[in-house]
Formats: sequence, structure tokens, C-alpha cells
Amino acid sequence: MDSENVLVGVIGGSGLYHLDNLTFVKQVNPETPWGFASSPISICSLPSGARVAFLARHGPHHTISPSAVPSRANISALKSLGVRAILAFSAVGSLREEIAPGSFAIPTQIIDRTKGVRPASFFEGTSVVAHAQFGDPFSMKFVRWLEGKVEKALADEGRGVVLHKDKCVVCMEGPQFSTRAESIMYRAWGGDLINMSALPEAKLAREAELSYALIATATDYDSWRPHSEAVTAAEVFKTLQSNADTSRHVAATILDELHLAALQGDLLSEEVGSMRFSIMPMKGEQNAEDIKKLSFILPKYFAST
Ligand SMILES: CSC[C@H]1O[C@H](OP(=O)(O)O)[C@H](O)[C@@H]1O
Ligand SMILES: Nc1ncnc2[nH]cnc12
Repeated sequence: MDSENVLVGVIGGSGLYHLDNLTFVKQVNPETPWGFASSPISICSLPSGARVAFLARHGPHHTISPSAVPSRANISALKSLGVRAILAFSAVGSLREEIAPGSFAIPTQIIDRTKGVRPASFFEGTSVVAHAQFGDPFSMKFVRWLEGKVEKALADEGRGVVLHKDKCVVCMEGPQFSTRAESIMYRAWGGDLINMSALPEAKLAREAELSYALIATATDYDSWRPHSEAVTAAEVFKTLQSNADTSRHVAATILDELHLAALQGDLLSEEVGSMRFSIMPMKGEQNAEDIKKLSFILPKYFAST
């Protein structure tokens, strides 16, 4: 196995600022056409010698608010290291009684409640138009593979953390939490979980032809329960630390196998090549600057001269 190859990237969310249960190798901070990532990227080595990349979505000291996360730089920086699959973690509110704070979920759907203030496409501001397939916003092969592995890791050491599957996450703008009326409306819409970070991350991973899945860690019941206090940051903080410890355990347990699966390729086969027919045919002269920029993320389709 080529231990220099970094095929798997991990994005840590609120509470998860490092994977210090893995062996730290070095930090890198590649500049991308969309600037620098939220944090320098830590390269860590796994027991097999394989390497993974870790980046903290809100910065190592949580200084970046959800609306300001440089997601294009994050995704393109990971891709520039050779990453093919991204495992993202996110602290979420629960919109369902049965998803108790402290439990984990792997969502399969997203409802977009961001407000258009986040750059959400690598093609934005360029002369190239592309429409990525996004009906299944997470990589389903990867999701199905993860479910079994994460469920097993959560049962380890008597942790007894429950894993919920096939859930729908509402991604809201923030930074303020939802009103009670919004929280109730999201439940009526079919939302099960709520966060502020699934988008545009998942969209950008799709545009970059990277496999992407999210492990959602529930911290609170948001604001829909009639006889409970509405969510506060203090409420979220109560479970953030233990959820982050569990997330680190899950990562350490599954990353070697994930690296191997990424190396074998089948797990990632849905995304590779998926943008080929999403890019509108370009007639006439192509804007050289734009092509150069896009070649950073999709060199197969945009040959930089
Ligand atoms: C700290 S509560 C709200 C905050 O937490 C989640 O962050 P992340 O998804 O990065 O774990 C949520 O999306 C909000 O950004
Ligand atoms: N209730 C909530 N709403 C939005 N994002 C969250 N992250 C954690 N809890 C949340």
C-alpha cells in the first residue's frame, strides 16, 4: 500500500477540531483558486501506515461562522492532496423524539434552507455553466458501506450509541437557531435533523467528483418540543464533548478500512465521471482564466495550458 497516498479526507465540525487519537505526521496548507482552507490540513497516519487528511470546518479554534466557512477552498484543497472520499462530521439538532441527543445518524437527504449567501458552486463567477446531479446528495454506496461500520464502532466498549439511518437533514443559514414555528415546519416537511453546514459542502464535493457522506451527531432537540426550552448554545455544549470523543473513536475504528475501500475504487465509482455530462458544451473561445481555475478541481475536463 502506498502510504503517501491520501485518499480519505475527514472534516470535523463543532467540537471536533482534531483527531489526536491518530498519529500526527505533518500539516499542509495548499493555496487553491478559492483561497485557503478553514484550517491547515493535518496529515495523520493510521495503524496500517495509510494516511488521512483532517481539517476543522470552523478553524482550529472555532473562529469561522457557518455562513463564512470557505467550503470551496476546503473541498478543493482536499482534492488537491489526492483525496477521493470525504467523511464529514456535524453537530446537529434533532427534529424527532426518537433521535435523542448523544445519538448518531447518517443522513441520505438534505433540505436546503441556506439563503444564497454562501458561494455554492465552483462554476460561480466563471463563464462555464454546469448542473451537477444532486437527487441523492450523499454518496449512497459510501453511505451504505458506512452504516455497518459505524454501527459496529458505536457498539464497541459498551458505548451503546444508537445509529439512525435514512434521515433527512435540514441545512439552515444561521447563525441564530430556528424559531419554534420554523422547527415545527421542518418536521412537517420531513426533516429529521438540522444543522448549518451540510451545504454547500455536499454540493461542492459532488462537483469535484468526490464521494461524500456525513456522520451527524445529535446535540439537542432544537425548538419544536412544546414543553421544552428552545435550543441554546449552552444546551449544545453539554453533549458536544462526548459526541466528539465518540466521533474520534469511530474515525480511528473505520478509517483504515475506508482507505482500503477507496484504494480498491468500487466504493467511489458513482461519483467518478459524474460531471462529464453536467457541464454545458462550450462553444467558441473558452476563457483561459476560468479553464485554469476549473482545472484545479476537474483536470479531466479542463486542461490547463
Ligand atoms: C454549535 S451549534 C451550531 C453549529 O454546530 C454545527 O456545526 P458543524 O456542522 O460544523 O458541526 C451546526 O452546523 C452549526 O454550525
Ligand atoms: N438545533 C440546531 N440547529 C442548527 N444547527 C445545530 N447544530 C446543533 N444543533 C443545532
